[in-house]
Amino acid sequence: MTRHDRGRAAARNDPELDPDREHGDGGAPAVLLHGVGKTYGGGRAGVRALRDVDLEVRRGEFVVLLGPSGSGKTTLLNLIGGIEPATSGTVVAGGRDLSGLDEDARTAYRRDTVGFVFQFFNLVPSLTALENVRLVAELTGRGDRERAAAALESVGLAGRGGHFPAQLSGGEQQRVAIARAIAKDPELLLCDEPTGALDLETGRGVLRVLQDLNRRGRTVMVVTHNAAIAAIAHRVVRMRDGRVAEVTTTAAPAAAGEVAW
Ligand SMILES: Nc1ncnc2c1ncn2[C@@H]1O[C@H](COP(=O)(O)OP(=O)(O)OP(=O)(O)O)[C@@H](O)[C@H]1O
Repeated sequence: MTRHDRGRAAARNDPELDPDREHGDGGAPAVLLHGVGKTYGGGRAGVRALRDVDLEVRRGEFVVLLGPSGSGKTTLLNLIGGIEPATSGTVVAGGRDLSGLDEDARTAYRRDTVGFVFQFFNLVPSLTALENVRLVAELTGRGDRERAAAALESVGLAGRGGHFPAQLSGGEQQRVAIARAIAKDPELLLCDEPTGALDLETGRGVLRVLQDLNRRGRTVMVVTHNAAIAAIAHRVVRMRDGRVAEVTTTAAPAAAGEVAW
């Protein structure tokens, strides 16, 4: 082994330093869905939100899910996030077969492995930015102040920790929500319309944060109606009528700052 090879091998242990690391590390996938179906309700009134979905997401990938309203995007994200169970098929995420987990185990999976970011930031209005970030970190048992402060800093909001949500812009509130999601350092970040309520400039700021996290090795899945966001993804999954209609790979994903809508 040459010195160069040894350097690479050492770097490989640190995802931030690995010169060869691209999206996907060739190991176990971050997410694996096989024959997944989801039906809400029963009988003739039942709604089949997902039908026979197969999908593999590699660790470190940035995946964007597009599709018309009602095509099943949010349902897919909820199944992967352990928010609700599949009706049929298997969902493996974070090395666990979620289909086999009871409610308590699914809660533990959500708490330990997944970060969620939603369109409406879901911040507690009576708590400051820092307290909002700490709240979730505390629930996960990783509630130290430094960790919360570091998460706020990583989204460019160091110094705003003492502000209440009403004192922050929409983009800043969304970045607090992302800080809250990443304070527990989740393997998998699931985002549902994270820029939906934001204008172009603030939306780009949020995408930059997501892309940055992804470049540091986190797996990111973003559900959106905004086809422009697909430019920054490694892969784009298009849903139609509860099925995966098309999966495309982007040869050279764009930088978040280049995206326009
Ligand atoms: N809790 C629920 N109870 C009953 N039906 C539901 C429920 N959640 C979703 N659905 C139905 O499942 C289908 C897929 O919904 P889903 O929210 O996953 O679609 P979507 O692609 O995310 O849509 P949108 O882009 O409008 O958010 C829709 O027909 C929806 O009405």
